[in-house]
Amino acid sequence: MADPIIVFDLDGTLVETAPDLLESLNHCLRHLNLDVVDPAEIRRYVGFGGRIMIERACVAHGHPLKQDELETVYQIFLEHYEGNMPGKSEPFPGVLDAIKAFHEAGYKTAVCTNKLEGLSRRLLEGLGIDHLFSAICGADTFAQRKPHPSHLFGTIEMAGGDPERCVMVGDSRTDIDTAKNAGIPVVAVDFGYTDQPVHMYEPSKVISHFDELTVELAERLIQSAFPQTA
Ligand SMILES: O=C(O)COP(=O)(O)O
Ligand SMILES: [Mg+2]
Repeated sequence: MADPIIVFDLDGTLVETAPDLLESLNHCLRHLNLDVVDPAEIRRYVGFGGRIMIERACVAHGHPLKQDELETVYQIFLEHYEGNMPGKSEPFPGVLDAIKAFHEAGYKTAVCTNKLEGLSRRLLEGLGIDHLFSAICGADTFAQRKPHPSHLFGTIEMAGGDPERCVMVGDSRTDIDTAKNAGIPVVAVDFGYTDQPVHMYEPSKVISHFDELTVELAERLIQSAFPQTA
C-alpha cells in the first residue's frame, strides 16, 4: 500500500538558495552590462525556473532578451550556478527535524521543484540530504512542470506515496496553484520567494517556521481534504 507523503518545493521552502541564485544571476547581469539585483529583489523572480528568473530580471532592468540571447545567458547562468554548488545554500531551520518526525510517523518525503532535476539532485547531494527523499522531480522530469498538477502527481507516484494522504509544502503562488490544481492540501511557508505575501493565494495553512509543520497538522489537513481516507 502507498504511504502518506509530504512533498516539498525546493528553492525557498526546503533550502535557502537565494544567495547562490543571486550570485549566478548577477554574474549574468554583469555579462550584459546591466545593474545587479539585490537580495530582496531576487525573491520576486524565483519560482518558475532559472530562465524565467533571468527574463524577469532583465525586463526589470530595461533589457528584455530575445529568445536566442536568453538561451545564451541561461547557459552562462547554469554553468556558474552548477560550478558553485552547494555554495552558501542551506536547509531552512527546523526542516530536517520536521522530516525526521514525518519519517518516524511512516510518511515518505519527496521534492517537486521547478529547478532542473540534475541541479536539484546535485544540490541535495552536496548538502548531504538527498537520501531523505523517495523522489526528486524537477522541471524537466515530466512533460509538464508546476503549476501543472501532473508534476505533483508524478512525484507522488514515483515516491510510492498516496495522493489522497499527501500535503504539499511550498513558498510561492506556483506551489499553491499546483496543489490546488491537484486537489491536495498545501502549507505555505512565509519566509520564501514570492512577489506577494503567500496568504493572498489562500493556501490551506501558512507557517513561519518548520516547527509548525507537525504530523498532527498534516493529518488534520488530509482529513479535511479527504474525509473518506481517515
Ligand atoms: O528555481 C526556481 O525558480 C523554482 O524552484 P522551486 O520550484 O524549487 O521554488
Ligand atoms: Mg520555491
